[in-house]
Amino acid sequence: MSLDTALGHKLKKRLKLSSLSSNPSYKGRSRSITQRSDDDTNSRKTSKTTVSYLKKKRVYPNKAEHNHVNEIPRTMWAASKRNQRSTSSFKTSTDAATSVFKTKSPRGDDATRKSYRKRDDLDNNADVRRRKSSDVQSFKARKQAFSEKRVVGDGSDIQEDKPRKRKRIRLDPYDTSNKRIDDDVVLDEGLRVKNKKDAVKSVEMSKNAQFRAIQPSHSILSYVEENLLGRRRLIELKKAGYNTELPAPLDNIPQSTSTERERIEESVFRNKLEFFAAANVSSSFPPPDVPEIAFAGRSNVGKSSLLNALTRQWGVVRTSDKPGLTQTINFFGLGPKLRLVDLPGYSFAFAKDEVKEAWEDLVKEYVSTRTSLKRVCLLVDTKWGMKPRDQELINLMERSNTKYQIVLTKTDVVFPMDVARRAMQIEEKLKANRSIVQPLMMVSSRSGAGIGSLRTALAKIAKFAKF
Ligand SMILES: Nc1nc2c(ncn2[C@@H]2O[C@H](COP(=O)(O)OP(=O)(O)OP(=O)(O)O)[C@@H](O)[C@H]2O)c(=O)[nH]1
Ligand SMILES: [Mg+2]
Repeated sequence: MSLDTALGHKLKKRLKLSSLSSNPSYKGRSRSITQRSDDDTNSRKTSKTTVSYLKKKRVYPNKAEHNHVNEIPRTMWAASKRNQRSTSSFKTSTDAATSVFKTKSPRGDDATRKSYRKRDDLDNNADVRRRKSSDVQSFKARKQAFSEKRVVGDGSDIQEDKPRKRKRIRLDPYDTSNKRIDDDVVLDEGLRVKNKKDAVKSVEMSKNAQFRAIQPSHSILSYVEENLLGRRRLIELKKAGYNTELPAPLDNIPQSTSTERERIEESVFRNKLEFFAAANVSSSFPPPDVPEIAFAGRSNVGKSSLLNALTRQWGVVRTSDKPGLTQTINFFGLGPKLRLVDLPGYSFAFAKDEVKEAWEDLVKEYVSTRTSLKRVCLLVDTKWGMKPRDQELINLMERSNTKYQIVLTKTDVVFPMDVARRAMQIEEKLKANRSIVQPLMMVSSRSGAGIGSLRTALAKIAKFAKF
């Protein structure tokens, strides 16, 4: 047999088989086989299905006990289930449509699937909207029915919709144990407190506004600018020729690299600053035989720092950012002709109230009775201005004819305009005072601004003091 004929024979065989499987008559033949096998229960030459069926029959020999489903051959039962499932999946029209879209997409690519999904989403949204509108309509209808019921309905309906009667609680105005009355009182107090707070806030606000409205005089403004007072940028100081590497650079001559105190213009301040005595009671004050300049002010205002800055001897007087470091009256000798006195600060100090009161009493006693005291430098923080305690001390000094001079400190913290405003504000406030020494001084121990001017003003005391 040639190769062609063998191949042709094989092909023919395959075609015959396929035609047999697709031929309904062939199917019928197979069915007839199974039927025959059903009928012929004793035959051993039956198909596999028939065998299993026979086995089942043996388990349940009594036909009356037989379940109806068990009588159906397994293959047929499975097929029927499959049919059921397939029909149930086409229950709704939308499902059917989607399935059609899925199976019969004209292009079958991603884009089409996406567009179909979009269409589905739109449909869903429309459904939601329809449902919502129907909900709204039903709510409106219910509302209308309810109102009609109340107006037109019979008596029973009206009774049903009547608002419940509120229980009236009689309040006894004289019974203070009544909780509701107590509540009212608390509420009123709370309101009052809130109003008070608001009022205080508005006063604070107006104070701030008042400060902003101050128009400093031309002389003060020019003094602030000439002495580079106020917050300045380093580049500005460098451009002006100051060496910003030095401590308190503005207290140096421009272009200078020297930190020597020998360069200080006032000879008295070139002397070495030496600790002389400390006193926490008036009995331990040193004898009043040398003119004294005292530095007073609130805690943390910068008294001790100013002493160091004036003498350019950093670290002789201890300073701290914690208020209340200086707790005694400290006397420092500056040559034979002058003493600088560092007073403990008042107000904001981390100390017990009774201790603070003792310091204040000591300061007051020193300021009002010390015969050798030639000047009190009352230091005021430029940012915060004068406080009631400062005013108290001023009043005391006025009463005891003690000469005092206001010194604004930490000017480097605020803008130049605010330095000028604060100076103007305090000058205006103390214009009528008799013991005050003009002019008001403005300094910064950090930048060194205004220190030279204060030195000049204080050096005159040592020069002209009569003893
Ligand atoms: N920015 C700035 N800070 C300053 C200036 N002077 C002092 N300080 C700082 O302020 C803080 C308090 O300074 P002190 O000199 O200890 O103040 P005091 O008034 O002696 O304080 P008490 O001894 O507590 O009364 C320190 O941290 C200083 O560095 C200043 O001119 N500018
Ligand atoms: Mg101090």
